Amino acid sequence: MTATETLPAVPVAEPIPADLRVAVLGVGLMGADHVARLHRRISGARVAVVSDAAADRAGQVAAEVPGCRVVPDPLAAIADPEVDAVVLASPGRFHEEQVLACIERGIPVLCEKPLTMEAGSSLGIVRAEDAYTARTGRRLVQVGFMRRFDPEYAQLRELIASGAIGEPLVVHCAHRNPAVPPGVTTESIVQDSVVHEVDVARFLLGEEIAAVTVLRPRSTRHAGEGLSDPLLVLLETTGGRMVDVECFVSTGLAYEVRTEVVGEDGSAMIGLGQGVVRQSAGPAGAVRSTVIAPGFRERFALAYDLELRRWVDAARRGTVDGPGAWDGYAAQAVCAAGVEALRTGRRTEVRLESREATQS
Ligand SMILES: NC(=O)c1ccc[n+]([C@@H]2O[C@H](COP(=O)([O-])OP(=O)(O)OC[C@H]3O[C@@H](n4cnc5c(N)ncnc54)[C@H](O)[C@@H]3O)[C@@H](O)[C@H]2O)c1
Ligand SMILES: O[C@H]1[C@H](O)[C@@H](O)[C@H](O)[C@@H](O)[C@H]1O
Repeated sequence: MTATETLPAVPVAEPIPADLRVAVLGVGLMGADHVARLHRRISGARVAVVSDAAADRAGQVAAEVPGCRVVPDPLAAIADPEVDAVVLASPGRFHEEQVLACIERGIPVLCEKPLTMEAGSSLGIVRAEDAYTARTGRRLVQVGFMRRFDPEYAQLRELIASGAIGEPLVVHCAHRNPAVPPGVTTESIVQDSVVHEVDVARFLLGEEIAAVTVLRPRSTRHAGEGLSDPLLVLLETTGGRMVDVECFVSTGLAYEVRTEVVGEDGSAMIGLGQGVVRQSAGPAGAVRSTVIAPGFRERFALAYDLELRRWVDAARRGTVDGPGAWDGYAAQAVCAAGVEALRTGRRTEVRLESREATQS
């Protein structure tokens, strides 16, 4: 089992559709952005259907895209014969049923994170997709871990792989949001926000996470009632490397996502708006200031574009070219341990099935 599985290219069994007809389910903040991207910036696909629990919202978004229909029932949208592929940006609690319906119909799905709300249901998706793959040779599920498509993260991974900073030992992460919507809980900070660092750690280091510890520093006065914010999360990998994450979701400032990898022979950092910054001796006392993005839509705009473009291209070839169901499951298993660690205050081991066992 590897943390970043390379999915096999599979032969194209059916003709490639001239334009992939996409249904976008859930057209709130992320879904509406995905519709706009597919409509304006991504070739080879068109938004044929949108579906949302809020009918007026679906109507407004569909009105922006010529030829786009509203299908109010999300499962009917997935079953629609004029839909070739699905983007899921509905709330996480609906992902399990909707992803399983896509697998059942044998159509590609890009599912926003989290894959599902619990590790067990994510594992169910891994198994359902494996069964489909055993019959057809095709993969269907991609999970919206868009940071993997961000040029800075991609370069950082290449730098590590090149050996330029030696064996990576420790990773320091900061994940700061200016604010979060009402209803966010301390557990959901782990499941909804820290989940990105969990995937980044697996992506950069190529190892699974073995154990999680969560500490609660003094909370900001801006935190909502009962919310522990910030959190400090320590992830230990199977190879003995450690990743610390400061996750602070109500800073009141801007969107800051930084990752620094410390290796045996040097260190490198991203998230400063300057590409990959390697440590070097510079002029003493030099102070450089950078502008930080107001939110994730701005910081990761290019990553979302590349994510969708690669998904469309791969779906038209009958394959998946990005984080898959296993990555979604592995991240959920770590978050489940994180939520337990939060509750008990103790270091908690991650319970992860072996990849080989799930395939047998
Ligand atoms: N990758 C990222 O950086 C990123 C950023 C934000 C959100 N997300 C993820 O995207 C998803 C959506 O988040 P959002 O911020 O856009 O939320 P949102 O609340 O803005 O939008 C969700 C939409 O789904 C609709 N909806 C409710 N029930 C539905 C159902 N059963 N089927 C279809 N639609 C339904 C709601 O009416 C709403 O319009 C979540 O999974 C979230 O974690 C990812
Ligand atoms: O749902 C959002 C989204 O995933 C963002 O990328 C992340 O920065 C936020 O913390 C989270 O709440």
